[in-house]
Amino acid sequence: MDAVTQVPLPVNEPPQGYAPGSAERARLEARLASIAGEYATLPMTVGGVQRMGGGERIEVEQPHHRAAKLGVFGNATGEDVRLAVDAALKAAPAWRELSFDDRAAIFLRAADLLAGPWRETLAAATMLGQSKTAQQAEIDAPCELVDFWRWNVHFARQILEQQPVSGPGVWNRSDHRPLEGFVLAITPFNFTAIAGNLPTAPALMGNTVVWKPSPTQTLSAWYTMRLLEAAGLPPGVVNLVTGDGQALSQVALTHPELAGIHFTGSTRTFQHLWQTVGANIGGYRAYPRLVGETGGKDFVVAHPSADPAVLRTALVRGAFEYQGQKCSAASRAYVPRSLWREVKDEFLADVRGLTAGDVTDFSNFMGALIDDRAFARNRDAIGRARNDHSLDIVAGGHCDDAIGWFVSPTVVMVSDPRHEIFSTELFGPVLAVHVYEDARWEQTLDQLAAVSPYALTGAVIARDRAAIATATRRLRFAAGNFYVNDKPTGAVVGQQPFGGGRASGTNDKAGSPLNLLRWTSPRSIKETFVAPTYLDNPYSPDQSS
Ligand SMILES: NC(=O)c1ccc[n+]([C@@H]2O[C@H](COP(=O)([O-])OP(=O)(O)OC[C@H]3O[C@@H](n4cnc5c(N)ncnc54)[C@H](O)[C@@H]3O)[C@@H](O)[C@H]2O)c1
Ligand SMILES: N[C@@H](CCC=O)C(=O)O
Repeated sequence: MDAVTQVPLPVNEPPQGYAPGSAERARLEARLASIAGEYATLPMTVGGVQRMGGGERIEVEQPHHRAAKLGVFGNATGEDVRLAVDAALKAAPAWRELSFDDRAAIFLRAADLLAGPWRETLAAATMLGQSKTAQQAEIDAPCELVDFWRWNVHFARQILEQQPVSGPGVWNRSDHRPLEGFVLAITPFNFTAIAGNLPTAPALMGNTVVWKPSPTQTLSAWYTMRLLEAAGLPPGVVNLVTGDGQALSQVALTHPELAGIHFTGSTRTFQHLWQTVGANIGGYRAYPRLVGETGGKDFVVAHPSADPAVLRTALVRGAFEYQGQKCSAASRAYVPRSLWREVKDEFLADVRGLTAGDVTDFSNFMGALIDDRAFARNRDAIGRARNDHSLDIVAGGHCDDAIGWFVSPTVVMVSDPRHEIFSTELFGPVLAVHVYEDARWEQTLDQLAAVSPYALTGAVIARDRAAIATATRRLRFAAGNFYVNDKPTGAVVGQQPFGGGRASGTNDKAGSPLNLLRWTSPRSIKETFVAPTYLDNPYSPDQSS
């Protein structure tokens, strides 16, 4: 079809409330029961064919109920990865020949399926496999993933419409080609939406993909793959490889056809990927595009003029929703002495009142940490804090792995703002608080910007407009997502494009045109209607040199 079409205008998917007695809660509870009662076999998907990874068998557990197993997958071997790369390369010519509208329709259909009949399936898998409460699963998958799919189509269309001007007698065009080769998407455990977006954003732009989700997100990744197939994604466009990534690193990272890496996860893993690509840089057909959104040490800084209730809410929700396992979660706070006196008791009472437990009990505010590694990292940090006489644990500090990987919401008072707790990412429910003298507002801003290598999210809480302006200016490079009088979490696709700088990533803003541009390699086409036929004419004003 030659028509120049308009894509549907995206609207953010509204979250459901799951109030007691609501129809949506009944539907979700039914799906939770059925998924918890199954023991799923979770194969890879290579060229549209499901096959178990050939290596060690790994069980998926419910983090809040370790004894409850949800299914099993196989760690991918080198041979498994080779087959996945071959399948992606084989599918590439037909996929890039398909029109943009045909590709876009598949992802728009996936979005509508997820907003509709698949909603409870992905939400329940995310709750059980990643220990999210119903509210936290709801804003992840369905809502954020639906948003990624709808908004990416809208932004991609805008990119295709960006065309150069043409002088007299000439027609200039931009051909937004996909990259040559395959894109490797390596995704984190904490957001089903991020895991679903990373392979599909390059695919929308015409690329084929090898996708390796986190082992602890395998259940919801497997359902995402089934949903994409139900939406009509052709075999081989996205190839799901299960496991820990060791074989992937050995085979796919050094493959000559590696066209790009779309990564979200820890800074350390991204640096390993980048180093491997750097060491092999002469071995690729083209320079691989490296896009990585990584760790954070996200802050909340309050001015003496701050509204105490706004500060308390930003701290409690920003630090402890999803057990502090959002890359955007507040893990350090700076509060002026005058305000701390006012908010301290109520804030600590709020924190001590937060409930953690099985996420199928809808009254719980939190679930468990994702796995033994996350539990050990946070337990050890709390242990170090307990033995450090310069630190004072004033709430929480309890760790219990008997049933699940539970760490209670913890607040640590720290007098020295240079302490390593202000620069090390723990990725758990541990908030370090520094109380500063009111007169040191500007020094506090400068110090907090310098102490951490990260620059992902941050928030200022203030009523004084000049203070807001000062913080916005002085913290310009301290966060890629900056919030005024709000928590530093909860960016919405299309509204607050997400990503950070410094050690927090390449800041290509997932779910935005900037990100989609990384998956294209534009070709400029110039067509001259009446071409010159002379070799040299000194009086002809020919612009082309
Ligand atoms: N900036 C963002 O947008 C953002 C969003 C979500 C999470 N994060 C970050 O992600 C981290 C938490 O996620 P995680 O624990 O899943 O991160 P991680 O780095 O441990 O794992 C991320 C992915 O990399 C894979 N991986 C690990 N080692 C590998 C290797 N050697 N070769 C190939 N693949 C390998 C993992 O299996 C997983 O799929 C935190 O640091 C958090 O801040 C950042
Ligand atoms: N959209 C989420 C992304 C968090 C990443 O882990 C937020 O802004 O909280």
